[in-house]
Amino acid sequence: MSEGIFQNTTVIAVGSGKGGVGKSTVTANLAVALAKQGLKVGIMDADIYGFSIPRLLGIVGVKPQGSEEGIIPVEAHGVKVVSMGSFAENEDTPLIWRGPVLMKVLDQFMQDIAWGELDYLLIDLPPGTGDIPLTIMQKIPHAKMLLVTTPQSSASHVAGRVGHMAISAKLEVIGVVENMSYFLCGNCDEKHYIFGSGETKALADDLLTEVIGEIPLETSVREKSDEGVPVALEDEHFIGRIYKEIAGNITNKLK
Ligand SMILES: Nc1ncnc2c1ncn2[C@@H]1O[C@H](COP(=O)(O)OP(=O)(O)OP(=O)(O)O)[C@@H](O)[C@H]1O
Repeated sequence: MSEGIFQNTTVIAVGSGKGGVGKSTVTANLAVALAKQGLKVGIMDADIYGFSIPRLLGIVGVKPQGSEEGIIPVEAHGVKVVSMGSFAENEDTPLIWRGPVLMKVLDQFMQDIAWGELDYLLIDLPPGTGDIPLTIMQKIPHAKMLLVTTPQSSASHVAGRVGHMAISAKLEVIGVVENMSYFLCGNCDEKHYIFGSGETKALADDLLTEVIGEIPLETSVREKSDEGVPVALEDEHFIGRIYKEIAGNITNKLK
């Protein structure tokens, strides 16, 4: 493992219990928001079977180049990215690999990449408590854990298992981001908590951490993601401001 880079880098593993709660969207937007603060930021997309970071950052089909120092990450919106998606033949071809091959790929992501100097490395974990999150927690014990959940108890309870797994591995859980928190109605300007409320706070309390941000359910988040242009790039967009605040909360907390 290239020890140097991990020693001088704040590593944040972004995890969730269930798929589809917006973990990759939060990872991509948070990385962009941190890079906008002038920080050197990388994303390791460890969701090896279910990678989506290349699409979210508009780099589908962009192949990383080799160098004497190792593979050079693809750069997107000021963020260095390594994803299985950049090596796959085709975005839609499924990767049918068993555990040992998966672990080899993960090792290569940690050893053979010329990350250069990084202030923050965000790791987009696959959902749940499988082999990959466990291996990363064991191999990068100074990593911090950031959980993403939606407000439903079905999501927060499973996220709780990932949080407890991190705690068992002695990782600090720096916070919980509640995604799709509420819907802002254009007609009445009121917040509608369509998926309920209170569960994320209970989850954070249980993990002795805090709710570090609440991101509404908002069409433009999905649209911008599909275009490969994260909404966090836009300071004037209200979601961009929320991500700026979350990035600020995190950097303050980890000073
Ligand atoms: N706040 C939001 N408002 C509207 N749509 C959102 C929001 N957050 C995420 N989405 C959309 O929800 C879908 C799932 O998001 P995403 O792929 O980030 O989830 P995930 O938790 O990483 O899933 P998986 O782990 O299964 O890959 C995407 O289409 C994304 O654009």
